[in-house]
Amino acid sequence: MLVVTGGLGRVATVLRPALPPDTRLIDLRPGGENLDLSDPRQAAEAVHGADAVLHLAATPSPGQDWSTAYQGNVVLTEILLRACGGRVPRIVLASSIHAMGLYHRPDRELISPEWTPWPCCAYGVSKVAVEKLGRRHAERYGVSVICLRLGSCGYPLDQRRIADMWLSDRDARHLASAALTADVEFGTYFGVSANTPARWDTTNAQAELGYRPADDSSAFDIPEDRPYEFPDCHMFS
Ligand SMILES: NC(=O)c1ccc[n+]([C@@H]2O[C@H](COP(=O)([O-])OP(=O)(O)OC[C@H]3O[C@@H](n4cnc5c(N)ncnc54)[C@H](O)[C@@H]3O)[C@@H](O)[C@H]2O)c1
Ligand SMILES: O=C(O)[C@H]1O[C@@H](O)[C@H](O)[C@@H](O)[C@@H]1O
Repeated sequence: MLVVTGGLGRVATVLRPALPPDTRLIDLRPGGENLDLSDPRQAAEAVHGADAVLHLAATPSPGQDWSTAYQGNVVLTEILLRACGGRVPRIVLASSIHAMGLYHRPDRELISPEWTPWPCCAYGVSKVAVEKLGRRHAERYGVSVICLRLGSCGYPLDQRRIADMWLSDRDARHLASAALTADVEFGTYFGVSANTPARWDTTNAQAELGYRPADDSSAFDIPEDRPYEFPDCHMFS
C-alpha cells in the first residue's frame, strides 16, 4: 500500500489519476486522511503498514525564509523518516531544482544532478538537507530512498522562465511510478520534461529509473515573462 503525504496538494493532484486505488492520501487539509505529520505520533499513524511512501508534504514557496523552510521541509522530513524507520522499504522524497538553483545561469547549458548542490534560496537549502537526510536513511536501514528534484509541476506553462523546468502532467505521473518501482538504493534526479534546449540533465533518471519523458515545452507558444514572484530566491536574479 502506497502512502502519499501532501496528498491533496498541487503535485499530488497531478499524480492522483495514476495512483493505485488503495493509496492513502495524507494531508493537513480535510479531504483525505487528515493528519499533521509534524506530530511524530500522527506521522507514525500515517505510514503504518506502508510498502511505499511518496513524501510531498512540505512548505514549497521559493520565497520563504529559513525558519519556515526548515520546519516545513527539514524537520517534517526527519519526523517522517523516523516514523518509517526500517519498516518502509521504498521512500520517494520531493526535492526541487532550487537545490541547484545557482547553476541556473544563461551561460550554463546542461546542469548535472551529480554536481555539488548549489541552492539559490532558503527553500533550496532545505531541500539539500532533505536529500542528505534521505541518503543517511537509505544507508542506515538499507531501504530505497529516491529524491526527485522537481521542476515546475501542476502550474500552467504560461511563462518563459519555467520553460526549461516544466514537468508535464503526463511525465510527472510516469516519473513518480518509475521512482516508486525502481531498483535503486539511493539516487537524486531532476524531474523535468524533455524540454529543449535542455538545462537540467535527466540522463541518470533515464538510465537508473527508466524515465522516458515525452513532452517538450518548446512545442507550446509561451507568453513573455512576468517578474519573478519570489524576491528572496536568486535563481532568476
Ligand atoms: N509543484 C511544483 O512545481 C514543485 C516543484 C519543485 C518541488 N516541489 C515539491 O513537491 C512537493 C509538493 O509540492 P506541491 O506544489 O504539491 O505543494 P502544495 O503546497 O500544493 O502541497 C503540499 C501539501 O502538503 C500538505 N502539508 C504541509 N505540511 C503538512 C503537515 N505537517 N502534515 C500534513 N500535510 C502537510 C499541505 O497541506 C499541502 O496540501 C513539495 O515537497 C515541494 O517542495 C513542487
Ligand atoms: O521548486 C519549486 O517548488 C518551485 O520553483 C519555482 O521556481 C517554480 O516557478 C514553481 O513552479 C515551483 O513550485
